[in-house]
Amino acid sequence: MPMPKVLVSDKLSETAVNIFRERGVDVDFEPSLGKDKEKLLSVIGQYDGLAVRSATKATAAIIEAGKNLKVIGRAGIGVDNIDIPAATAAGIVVMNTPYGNAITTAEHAIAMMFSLVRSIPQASASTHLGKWEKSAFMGTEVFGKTLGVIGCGNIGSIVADRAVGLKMRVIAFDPFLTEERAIELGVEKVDLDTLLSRADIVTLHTPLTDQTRNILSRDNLAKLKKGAYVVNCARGGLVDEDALKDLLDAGHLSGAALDVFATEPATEHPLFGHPKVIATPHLGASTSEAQENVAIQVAEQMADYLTRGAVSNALNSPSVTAEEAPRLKPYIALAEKLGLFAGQLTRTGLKQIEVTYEGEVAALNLKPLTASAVAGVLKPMLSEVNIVNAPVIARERGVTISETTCDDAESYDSIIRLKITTEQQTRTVSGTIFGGAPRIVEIKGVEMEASFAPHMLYTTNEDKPGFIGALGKTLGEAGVNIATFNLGRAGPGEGAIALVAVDDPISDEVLEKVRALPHVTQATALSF
Ligand SMILES: NC(=O)c1ccc[n+]([C@@H]2O[C@H](COP(=O)([O-])OP(=O)(O)OC[C@H]3O[C@@H](n4cnc5c(N)ncnc54)[C@H](O)[C@@H]3O)[C@@H](O)[C@H]2O)c1
Ligand SMILES: O=C(O)[C@H](O)COP(=O)(O)O
Repeated sequence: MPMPKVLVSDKLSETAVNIFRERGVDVDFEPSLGKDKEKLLSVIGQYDGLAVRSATKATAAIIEAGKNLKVIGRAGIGVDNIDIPAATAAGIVVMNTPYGNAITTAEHAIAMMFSLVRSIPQASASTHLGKWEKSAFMGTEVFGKTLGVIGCGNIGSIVADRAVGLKMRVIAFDPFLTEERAIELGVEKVDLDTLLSRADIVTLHTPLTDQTRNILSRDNLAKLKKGAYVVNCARGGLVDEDALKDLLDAGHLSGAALDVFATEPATEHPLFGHPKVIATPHLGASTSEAQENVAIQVAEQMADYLTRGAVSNALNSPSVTAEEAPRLKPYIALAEKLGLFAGQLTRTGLKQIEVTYEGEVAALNLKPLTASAVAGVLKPMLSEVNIVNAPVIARERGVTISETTCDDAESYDSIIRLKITTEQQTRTVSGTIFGGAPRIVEIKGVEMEASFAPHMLYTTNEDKPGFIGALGKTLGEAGVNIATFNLGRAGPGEGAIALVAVDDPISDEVLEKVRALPHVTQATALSF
């Protein structure tokens, strides 16, 4: 297998380069390439992986040009610079490093809060000018004040913890914060309006989503207490910047500290130069400790995925550890082949995919196996389906997916059973791993033993004498070489099936001849 190759297109710590190389991944370190859209578009096709921070915009166009891309790694948290639906559709795993810069960013938010309430940047600039304006910078104590935390996840909860240490009252709005966690953090869980009416200082720590965009809208900013402060070290689109300016100018708000802006890089902004605003250029994660953490983590994760199939911290794919990956590999192949078998026979609207895991396989990480089975089922019907996007596509199309386990697999160590329900029928197919390779053990309730081959003919017929000879003769006369011939039947004289591995694809003409044979009820050419 050729060595996978990664492009680092943002300013990551160079430690990442060593880690990629140590783990068997070739790497091009081009920390300013991310800002050059055209150049990135022209080179991205050469790479299996792209490692970014926030400067590179991994747009749908970049993803489309990245024909070999398998993974995009974000050395940091926010992935709003990556088109995840486009990556998912292309089967590209998107991973981030959720904790590596959380402490650093929380510390920045606390630093911004102090800078704001004590006018430290303004006082520093004035002092440097030799003004000694001691009375111009009267500050506010944070002790006993109420900090309103919007979004109490990794960073928000560290900010809350530090603020509790500063003897502030902390209230938090986060629909996903449990009462138990709030108690553990020493914060009071409140709704948004309560937070806005009670907070002396508001600090934002949510991702930018359709729900959080403009969460500090003009109306909500106006609901803040007179004299309140706003700190934003999360994402620019969370605050209505025009409304913020108006409320600062009107004297309703005392100040704002902004590390992030709706448009970045922000080189011009209506709030720049405002006496009540302090600003930093998206520095939240910029400490050597955090940058070392995220660079190491992203390089390890991406290398492990490219060389061992391990998936961690992915936003669009189930996790697989490096230890699990080799154990899962044959079952992922089996699940996909069972799916392909069922998918190639599906003629009417798909309603349900049920996967049952019996025996040893039931103890494995099943999410990637089910995703693989679903991808197999959908592949014959849709062109752009893969293990990453298959569950999403199935859900979008209203197909129900279920997963069942059973400790016992009867005469096998492990069996995966796939049941497909369409508008008109239900079909089952089961398989196992034998000698490391996938094998079919049941079709439509009929036991059989067959390996998968690239080209196969599947027939169902009435169990009557002469059928096998007639089929062999038809294929022989058409010059089709039979590799293996597997038969099964429900019982004497009942429905029978044949699964024939052949050396070349079966043509439509041959298929018609097979369908015309006596007792044949169905014939399909399959490929795996
Ligand atoms: N300034 C920087 O350099 C910098 C550095 C790191 C992270 N960030 C940003 O900080 C933010 C928080 O990161 P994190 O690691 O804490 O993320 P996280 O996912 O751990 O936490 C986000 C929290 O927001 C909550 N949330 C989601 N929707 C919400 C809503 N509608 N209302 C209220 N709460 C909601 C979630 O429940 C979650 O608890 C992200 O936007 C991230 O991109 C910025
Ligand atoms: O989401 C993040 O991790 C931060 O916004 C940091 O962004 P940066 O890596 O571009 O500094």
